Amino acid sequence: MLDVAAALDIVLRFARPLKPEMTPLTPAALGRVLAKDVRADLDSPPFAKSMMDGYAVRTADLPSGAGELVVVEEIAAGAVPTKTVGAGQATALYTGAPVPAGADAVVMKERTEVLGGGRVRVADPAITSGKNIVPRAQEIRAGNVAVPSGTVLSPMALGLLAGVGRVDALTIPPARVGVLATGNELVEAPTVPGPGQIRNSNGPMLTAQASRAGGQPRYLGIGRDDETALRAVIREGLDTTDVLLLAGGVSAGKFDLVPDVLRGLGVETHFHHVRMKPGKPLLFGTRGNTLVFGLPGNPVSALVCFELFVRPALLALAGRPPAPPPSLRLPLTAPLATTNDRPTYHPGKRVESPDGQRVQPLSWFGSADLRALLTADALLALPAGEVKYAAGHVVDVVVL
Ligand SMILES: Nc1nc2c(c(=O)[nH]1)N[C@H]1C(S)=C(S)[C@@H](COP(=O)(O)OP(=O)(O)OC[C@H]3O[C@@H](n4cnc5c(N)ncnc54)[C@H](O)[C@@H]3O)O[C@H]1N2
Ligand code: MOO
Repeated sequence: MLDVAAALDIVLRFARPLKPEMTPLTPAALGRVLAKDVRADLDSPPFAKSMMDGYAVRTADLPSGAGELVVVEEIAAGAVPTKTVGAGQATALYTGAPVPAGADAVVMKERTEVLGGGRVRVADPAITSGKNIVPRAQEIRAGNVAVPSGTVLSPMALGLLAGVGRVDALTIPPARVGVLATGNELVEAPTVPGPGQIRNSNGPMLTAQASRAGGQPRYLGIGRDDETALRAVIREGLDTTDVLLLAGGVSAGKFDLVPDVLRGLGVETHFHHVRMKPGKPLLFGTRGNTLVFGLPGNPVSALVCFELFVRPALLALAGRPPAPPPSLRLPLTAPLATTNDRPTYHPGKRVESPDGQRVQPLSWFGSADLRALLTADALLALPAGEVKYAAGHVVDVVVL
């Protein structure tokens, strides 16, 4: 049976970035990956500009930073200087205003005193050529790459893109994720379950996980354990999504129809079963560019398989570098003793302590016990066999 790392390698081999599309650069674009370099259309700043309210001066006129100058002009931000600053002269100007020709420094207002007759006294021993001036093109030169392909759109990136004149850009769209719960025993939340029935947790949970991982979820309802009905709804999912998530019906039972129905619809299975707990029956296949995950029906198994395999796949489809889920090595807050026949992902909660972050193992009854994960934000990766760790023992932790 495959181990988790080998299985994830296979998934990531098939998770290629989706086709880029032109995207308006609104907050809705946050988190998308830019698919093509964006170059600056102009120098930024487009002119040498003052960083202070004060006076543009020639440092040659101010030995030891002191001297009296004649003010020849006043320039507000948005205005353009018309006069060159000559020997013994200064221009009054404001933050953001273009620095006039001839001047090589700006003295801030607080280091000056206005005299009568259009004169100003300057006293700034620290003045040096270039002081308080942003040179033209200091931030970026016209034609150079302002925001490279592969950048994850952040508020900073959106600001910079606007600064180079862009209102749209080529980005990779979020994956369309179909979610289909399967099982004759399932009823939706508003229904009181009859004998032998249970409510469908996986549908809402997986659509929410898909959304949180940057996907665009579409809930396809509950597929019943009937080949014809299941085939129709799975076919629809395959035709309309980039990633199809099925939950339930993938293990060894007579009514676990998913693997055969998928095969019948032309899905190539790349693996079925992974050496892990929970989540052993996980199935992964593809049809064309669509990735198909047959997740085990137990809610914690479905949740863990999503975090370990589907989330990395969604991120890779969205143009992020292929990578396993984020992990940390953290000391335990309390002793932990279990015995597992497979490598096990045990729910935990990260807590701050005076010595840094630690992880608290949560009390948990197994793959059907979703309640135990209500406060979980970590999965402790435990090896197969007997585990007997003292408090403080450092464990690998997958961040949820
Ligand atoms: N003979 C074997 N039996 C089982 C094996 C095995 O290897 N040999 N594997 C076990 C493991 S491990 C798991 S996990 C489960 C997974 O089974 P399926 O993926 O086929 O899932 P179901 O049988 O349909 O459901 C399992 C369990 O989860 C409940 N469930 C299903 N869907 C939902 C939902 N949407 N919301 C809430 N709960 C759901 C379902 O009622 C079952 O109790 O198989 C073991 N068996
Ligand atoms: O692997 Mo199953 O997912 O133990 O519960």
